[in-house]
Amino acid sequence: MLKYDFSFAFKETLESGLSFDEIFDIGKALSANFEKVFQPLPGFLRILDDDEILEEVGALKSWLQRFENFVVIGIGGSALGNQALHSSLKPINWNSLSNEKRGGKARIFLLDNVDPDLIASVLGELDLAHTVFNVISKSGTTAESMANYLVVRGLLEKLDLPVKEHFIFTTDKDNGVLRQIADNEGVRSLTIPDDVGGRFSVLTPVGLLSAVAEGIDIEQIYEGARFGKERYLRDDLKSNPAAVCALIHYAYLKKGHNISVMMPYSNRLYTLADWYRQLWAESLGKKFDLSGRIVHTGQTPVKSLGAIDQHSQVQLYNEGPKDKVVTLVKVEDFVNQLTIPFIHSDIEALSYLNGIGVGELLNAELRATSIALVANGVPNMTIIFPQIDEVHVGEFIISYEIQTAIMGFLLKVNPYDQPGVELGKKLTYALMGRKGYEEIRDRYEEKTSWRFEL
Ligand SMILES: O=P(O)(O)OC[C@H]1O[C@](O)(CO)[C@@H](O)[C@@H]1O
Repeated sequence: MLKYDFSFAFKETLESGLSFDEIFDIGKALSANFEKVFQPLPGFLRILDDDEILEEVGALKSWLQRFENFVVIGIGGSALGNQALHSSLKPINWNSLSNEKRGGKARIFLLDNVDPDLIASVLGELDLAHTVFNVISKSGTTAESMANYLVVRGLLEKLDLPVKEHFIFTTDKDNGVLRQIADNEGVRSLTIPDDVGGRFSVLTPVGLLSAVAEGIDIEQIYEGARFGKERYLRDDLKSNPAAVCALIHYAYLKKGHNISVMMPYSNRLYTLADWYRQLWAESLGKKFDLSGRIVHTGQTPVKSLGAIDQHSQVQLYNEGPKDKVVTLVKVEDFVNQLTIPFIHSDIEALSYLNGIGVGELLNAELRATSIALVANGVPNMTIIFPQIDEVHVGEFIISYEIQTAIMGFLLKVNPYDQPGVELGKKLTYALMGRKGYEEIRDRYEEKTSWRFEL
C-alpha cells in the first residue's frame, strides 16, 4: 500500500499554509457529490471490473515470445504509460541484457517522435526479422504514429519480411486508418475501449501488451489498481489520499500555486512523472468550464528528478515565485542495496558517508529537500513506495487517474477531452498539404505572415 505524508502541506508546518479544516470545507461540495464524480463509472475504472483485458492480452504471450524486440509506435497517451511501466518495472539495463539473461523476453523500444535521428538510432539497433512493432493509436490517424508506421513498413517490405507478421495494432474498434488496414489486410489487432481516453489507457491493451512482452506481471498491476479503486473511491475524504491530494492542489491553485511539481527520488519512477504530466495537463488545462464560461484554468505539471534537480531546479522552487506545490516520491526499499565502502578514513569530510547505504543517502536528501521547501514556505507532500513493484505501480496509476477526475470536478471542467490540441493537429495537416485542410491553412496564413527572423 502506498503511504502519504501530507504534513508539509498544512499550516501546522507552513506559515501561510492551509488548515486541515479549510481544505475539508472546500471539500464539502466534493463530499456531497463524490459518487456523482464517478457516475457513470469512467472507463478507466470500469475496465478493472473483470478480467477481459488481462485475458485478451495474456493470450498473446506465447506469440510474443517469438520476438527478441518489441517496438511501441505511438505518442502521448499511446506511449507514455508504456514507457512508465517499462522504466519502473524492469531493471535499468534491461535492453542491454542478452536474450538468454532476459529469459527470452523482449527488449522494449519506443518510436514516439518523428525525429529522424531517433528513428535511425532505434531501427539501426534491431534485427527486424526478430522484431514486432505495436502501432498504438486510439484515433488511428495521429500524424507521428502513422509516419513511423509507414517508415517501418517500408523497411520491412524492402527486406522482404512478411509485413503482417511483424505488426500488431492497438486502436479503436471501428474508426481510423489503423482499423481499416487491420481489417483489409488481416493484421493482428487489439481494441482500445470506447470509454477510455488515451491518457487514461495505460491499463488497457495500450500499456499492457508491451508490459507482457517484457515479462511484467500485468495481473499484479491490476491487483494494485483494483486495491486503489477501493481505497481512492472512499467518500470519507479524510481516509482517501487521492482526494486529499486533489484538495491540496486545488486549494493552493486558488492561492496562485499554478505549478505542480512531481519529483521522484528514483530514476526508475521518473517516467511516471512524464505520464503524470500528460494526465494533469491535458485533463485540466482548459479554456472553458462546464457551463461554457471562459476560465483558462489548469495547473502546469513539471517533472523533476531527485537528487539531480536539487542541483538544478530546487533553487527556484525554494526561492523563486511562490507558485508551486511539490510532490516528492520516495522509495523505502530499493531492489539493490548498495553500501558505500569505508575509504579515506583519514578524511573527516567524507566520514558521514562511510558504510551507509546509497539509498539511505538518497532518502536523506529527499527529507532534506522537503524540510528546506517547507522552511521556504513551499507546500509539499511525499508519496512513499514501500518498494517498486507491479502492485504499487498499479495503485499509483489508478490513484492519479482518480485524482485527476476529482480535480476536474473541483475545477468544473471536463477532464476527458482535449480540444486545445486539435488546432495544432489540423494545421500540421494543412502545412503538409493534406486534402481537405486548405481552408484552415488559408485562414491562418494571413495571421502568420508577419516575420521577425534573425
Ligand atoms: O492515440 P492517438 O489517437 O494516436 O493520440 C495520441 C495522443 O494525441 C492526443 O490526442 C493529443 O496530444 C492525446 O490526447 C493522445 O494521447
